[in-house]
Amino acid sequence: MMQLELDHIIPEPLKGRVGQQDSEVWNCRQTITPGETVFLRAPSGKGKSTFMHILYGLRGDYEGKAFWDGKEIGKLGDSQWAALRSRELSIVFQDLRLFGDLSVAENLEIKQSLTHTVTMDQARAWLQLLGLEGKWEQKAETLSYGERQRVAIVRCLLQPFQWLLLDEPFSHLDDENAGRAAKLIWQQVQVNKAGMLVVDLEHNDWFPYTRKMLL
Ligand SMILES: Nc1ncnc2c1ncn2[C@@H]1O[C@H](COP(=O)(O)OP(=O)(O)OP(=O)(O)O)[C@@H](O)[C@H]1O
Repeated sequence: MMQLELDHIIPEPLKGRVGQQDSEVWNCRQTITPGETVFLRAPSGKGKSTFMHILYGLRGDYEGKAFWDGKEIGKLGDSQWAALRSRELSIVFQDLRLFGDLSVAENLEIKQSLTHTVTMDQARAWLQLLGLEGKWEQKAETLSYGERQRVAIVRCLLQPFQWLLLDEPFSHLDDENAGRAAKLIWQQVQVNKAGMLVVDLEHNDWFPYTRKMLL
């Protein structure tokens, strides 16, 4: 099971600013154990997305060290990242990163075809559960942001994972839709016996968090 360890990481852009704040992430030692459900409150500009991108291996401009499962994140190679991202780590980016010129179905198929963890029928049923029946063939770029957010949520569930990384996942959803999405996500977190790291601007209680931290 994958443990996350942080050893005094400070992103380059935040250098100088870290230290004046009481962060429980930056420039700290932290161990986040498998299966934890961690909420990270991060006021705008404190490096919420930067943190998610570091954990997902998209940026290496930081001091200190972080480890997935004892392996230093900054030293993992492309094939190790590919394996991690297809089996261990799944993510909803703040900017979602759907393929705008592809349909909803195609966006989901790309993920589904990598691991065949769930069937496309299942993916479609989840999309319907989140109120997007009728959007299957529509190009992602023509959806509202809240609709795209729900597509990105379904997409993150179409692979196995030990950790789910969610960056403001419900920012454009009303409470009813956020509630439905949270229920679906939580079910699949339990199916996968996974942990979650949820970052958001303000506290929320969408999930039964085991720990709340400040970025
Ligand atoms: N590549 C970069 N070059 C320079 N500055 C950067 C870079 N990436 C991030 N920053 C700065 O680091 C800070 C944190 O950025 P980040 O995108 O992580 O913010 P955030 O906490 O996710 O904020 P928001 O909630 O507003 O999206 C910001 O001040 C941003 O301008």
